[in-house]
Amino acid sequence: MADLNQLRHEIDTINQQLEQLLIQRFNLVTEVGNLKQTTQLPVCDPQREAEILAQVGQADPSLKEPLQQVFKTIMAQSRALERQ
Ligand SMILES: O=C(O)C(=O)C[C@]1(C(=O)O)C=C[C@@H](O)C=C1
Repeated sequence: MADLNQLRHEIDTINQQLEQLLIQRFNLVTEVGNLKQTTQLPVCDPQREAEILAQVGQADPSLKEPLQQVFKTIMAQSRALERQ
């Protein structure tokens, strides 16, 4: 069995990868927000969010619930960024 330090090292590596991906996503969302402001589209698009949530969890259905919670939080933060 891997020891605690080894497991935490792997978690730290994944945290760094997640952070980089989230930065990329938030940057794209900011662009979407600017586009929506110019074209006077509403920030919130419930249909798009439902489509994203329907995809989430397909790779591992046993983790669907926690994955959906994470993505709901990501999209809520994305909406907040778009409104800044
Ligand atoms: O795709 C959009 O229209 C976005 O604004 C991005 C995003 C997202 O985070 O994926 C955020 C807010 C919308 O409600 C839908 C999706």
